[in-house]
Amino acid sequence: MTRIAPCASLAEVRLHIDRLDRQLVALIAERGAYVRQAAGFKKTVAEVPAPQRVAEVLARVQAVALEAGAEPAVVDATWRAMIAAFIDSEQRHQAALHPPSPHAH
Ligand SMILES: O=C(O)C(=O)C[C@]1(C(=O)O)C=C[C@@H](O)C=C1
Repeated sequence: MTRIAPCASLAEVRLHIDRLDRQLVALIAERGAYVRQAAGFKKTVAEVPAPQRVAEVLARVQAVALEAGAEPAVVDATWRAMIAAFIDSEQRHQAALHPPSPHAH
């Protein structure tokens, strides 16, 4: 685990939190770019949610949380919320890439 700096004030704690949030947002941007590529491999909006894959990701991040000393409940809640938002974003992206045909009735 990363060595944690003991802080002398709440302001110092918050500087570390702000620094880590910048890194986390950069990682979310990178993850999002790959999620958008996933949309290109799916033919319909209905194909976007992949519950089996979501279950695998949630199980894997629980194992990583244990290794890293992260609180499992925090990691689980964060990943569930993040993947729900990515599914929403991927569905919008998929619909823009492959608009349903006007003749498909
Ligand atoms: O793995 C995929 O198929 C993805 O589109 C990525 C991702 C994810 O954010 O991890 C998003 C949507 C699916 O429900 C499964 C997983």
